[in-house]
Amino acid sequence: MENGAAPTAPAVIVAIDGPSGTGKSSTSKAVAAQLGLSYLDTGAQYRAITWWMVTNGIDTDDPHEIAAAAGKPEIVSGTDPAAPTITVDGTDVAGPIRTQEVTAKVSAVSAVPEVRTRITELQRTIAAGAPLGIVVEGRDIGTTVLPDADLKIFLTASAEARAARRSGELKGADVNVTREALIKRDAADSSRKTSPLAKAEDAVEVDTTDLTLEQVIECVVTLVEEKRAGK
Ligand SMILES: Nc1ncnc2c1ncn2[C@@H]1O[C@H](COP(=O)(O)OP(=O)(O)O)[C@@H](O)[C@H]1O
Ligand SMILES: Nc1ccn([C@@H]2O[C@H](COP(=O)(O)OP(=O)(O)O)[C@@H](O)[C@H]2O)c(=O)n1
Repeated sequence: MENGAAPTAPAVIVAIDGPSGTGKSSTSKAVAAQLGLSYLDTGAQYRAITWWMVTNGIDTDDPHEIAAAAGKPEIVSGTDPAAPTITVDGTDVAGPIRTQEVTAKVSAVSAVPEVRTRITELQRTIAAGAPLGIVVEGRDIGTTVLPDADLKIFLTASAEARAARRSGELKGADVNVTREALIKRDAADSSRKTSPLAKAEDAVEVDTTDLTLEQVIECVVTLVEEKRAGK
């Protein structure tokens, strides 16, 4: 190095996909924080556009109406893993995007090709602009959004474990109702035509059913470090 500065590692792109409750958000945030990378929650972006549709009286059972409105909201994601943010037209929607109503409607909205094209473009721009690299979590990151990612992880867990984790978060929620809602959403996300929830051929699958969150984080950090070391 001419000026004696330490060489910087090239930006690393990590894609983490999987169904609901497998630990994508918790793992991705922690891995990004530990490795000094940016973090992007793509589910929050689909929830944000769904929130906008609901708030603006768009019929979420009508794909044509959704498609016609898909370009209207401006969605901005903050990518600091210690404090991720999401705004729509300047309004902080971190809370409202987690309501049961948005959760029930997000699969229908995110299945519309015009919605996916718009959000995918946004995701690629954010990933390309992350100075040291980024951990991006979702459903189609390894298959469609960032097919050239340096590392692809596909998280799984039993429906029982996932429902127990989710109902632990939603205070007072019946675990059986949560389990059924989760299975229904997975089925819709996996069966849609455009960019369904799927494991990329070259993704490493990690079953988190019997692992603690700390074990999953350690596993992914090790895989990133091995990639960086060229192993
Ligand atoms: N391996 C694990 N063991 C136990 N609980 C976990 C594990 N991974 C995540 N959790 C918990 O499960 C819940 C859902 O995790 P989250 O990261 O939001 O999943 P996803 O983003 O895949 O929907 C959170 O409360 C989280 O703390
Ligand atoms: N890359 C992505 C991420 C999320 N989504 C959609 O957005 C929804 C919400 O994603 P999420 O990650 O917030 O869901 P949770 O697993 O956190 O409940 C999913 O059920 C999908 O319908 C998608 O289609 N593609």
